[in-house]
Amino acid sequence: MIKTSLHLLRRFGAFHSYTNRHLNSCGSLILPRIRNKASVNFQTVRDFCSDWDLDVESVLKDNSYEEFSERIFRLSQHGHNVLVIQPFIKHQSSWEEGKLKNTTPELQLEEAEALIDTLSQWKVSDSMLLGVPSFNRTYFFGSGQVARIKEILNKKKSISAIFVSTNILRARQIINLELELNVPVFDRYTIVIQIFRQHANTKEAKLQVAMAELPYLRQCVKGFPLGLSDRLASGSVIGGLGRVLPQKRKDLLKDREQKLKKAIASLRKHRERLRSSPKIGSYPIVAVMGYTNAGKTSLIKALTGKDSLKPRNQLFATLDVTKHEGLLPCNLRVLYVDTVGFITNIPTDLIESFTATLEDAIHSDVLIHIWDVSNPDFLQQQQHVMDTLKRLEFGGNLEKKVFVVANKIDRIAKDKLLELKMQIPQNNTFFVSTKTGEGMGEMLDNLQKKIIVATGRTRLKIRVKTGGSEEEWIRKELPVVGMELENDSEHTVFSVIVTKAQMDIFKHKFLN
Ligand SMILES: Nc1nc2c(ncn2[C@@H]2O[C@H](COP(=O)(O)OP(=O)(O)OP(=O)(O)O)[C@@H](O)[C@H]2O)c(=O)[nH]1
Ligand SMILES: [Mg+2]
Repeated sequence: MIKTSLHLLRRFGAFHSYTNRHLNSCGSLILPRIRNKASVNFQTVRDFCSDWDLDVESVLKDNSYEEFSERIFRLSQHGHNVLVIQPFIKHQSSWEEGKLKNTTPELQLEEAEALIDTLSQWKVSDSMLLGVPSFNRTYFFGSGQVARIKEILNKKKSISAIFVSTNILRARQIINLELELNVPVFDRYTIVIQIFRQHANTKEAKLQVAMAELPYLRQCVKGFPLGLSDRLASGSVIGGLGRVLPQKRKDLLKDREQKLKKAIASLRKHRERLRSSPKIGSYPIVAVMGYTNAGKTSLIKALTGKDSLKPRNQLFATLDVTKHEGLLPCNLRVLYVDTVGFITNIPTDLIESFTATLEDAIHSDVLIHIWDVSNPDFLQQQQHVMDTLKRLEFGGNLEKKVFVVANKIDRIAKDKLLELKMQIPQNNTFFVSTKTGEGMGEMLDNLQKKIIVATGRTRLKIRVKTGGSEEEWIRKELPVVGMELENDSEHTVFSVIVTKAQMDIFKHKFLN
């Protein structure tokens, strides 16, 4: 047997050069299904849920904090009828030249409405674009615009809140607007926090959302104008800040931050341990990241067939970073990591609070960046995602790791799709619909190639004695792409995908 294996090694020369040549010359890696699949013994790893045993509820439970934060975030169990305002600077070239170059105020307004629609029991009652020459430090809007808003509120008495779709308003601006308009005023930060609170189900998510709240509260405490302190304490401003004194509020936030940081450090350690466990460490890891609602969960569901994954037409439906096992056409098992989505115009602290769980994605072998090409704003969205990923310590490796999936092609006209395909280089972008399945086969072929190369795996053929211990080992340890019984049935040639470490074990066990 040693002789046959050596013969094989000689015949194919260095494993890597054979494999690379083969992969390059091969249009598709999807080979006919192996004959004897049932007997291939895969390592089965089903449960990737963490058994992190920290009592997060007791870390989070703090009545004074709850009372204080609820006043600031104006959490409402009954929802609101909202006037959505998308502000923009009039006559300013920033929409064309600045960081928002690929979008328009109209598209931003649509997204602002989608944020409100995502909150259960909140409804968009009315919406408007509001162009201003510049943003006012005291009221955010100029007096003319405030008068216009008042007019709308007078006409539509059912409006119970205003959402100003800018990333963050100063405490002073919120207080002044609320005193003028007599309804609570929200910015993107506070709306996203409400969504996070509604969607956080697991203790990991709850903890990270709690962390995401702190920078906002801190800026409220800091920016709190002294002259208003008594009126706020007495609750004459909507919500008010309660009766907690400024120094006490600072201490409250400091204490909470310390507790949360400690818990998050424990979460990080736990995730790190899981990542390096032999159970998970042997899998290629494929992170799926992208703008919120782009189809990350849908893609993973399509690739794994996992029924428990529930894609939803909501922003930030997924807050937990979770792993899901999938099988590539070459029978290699991989873990797909579902992640929290990104969104423009929110302070970076918000998404960065999720880094403890996003580290699983940071340590991935391949990063699928999924775009929703049916969204007219997708260029701006994908740019924003790339900018955020760069900030999230993906470092210099990022461009090499990224594999782009342009999703939802079923929602765009054929000629528009052709136009897009001409505009976007297609060597690293694959157009698909996770809904209809169009383009998924070609995408998966290419994803598989990328995973094999990124994880230092190679594909090769091994000829062994039929039914011998080598065959047994191969079936147990390696993804088998195909196998052929030689005419005399004495030998079988296996096509397998291997890492260098696995090949070394094979050589050690059977060749010497
Ligand atoms: N028409 C169409 N709809 C799709 C496609 N892929 C996903 N969707 C829909 O888009 C919505 C969002 O899908 P998800 O998979 O939840 O998106 P996500 O990126 O995980 O979203 P978040 O977790 O909220 O960030 C759902 O209603 C999906 O059914 C597609 O290819 N075509
Ligand atoms: Mg999702």
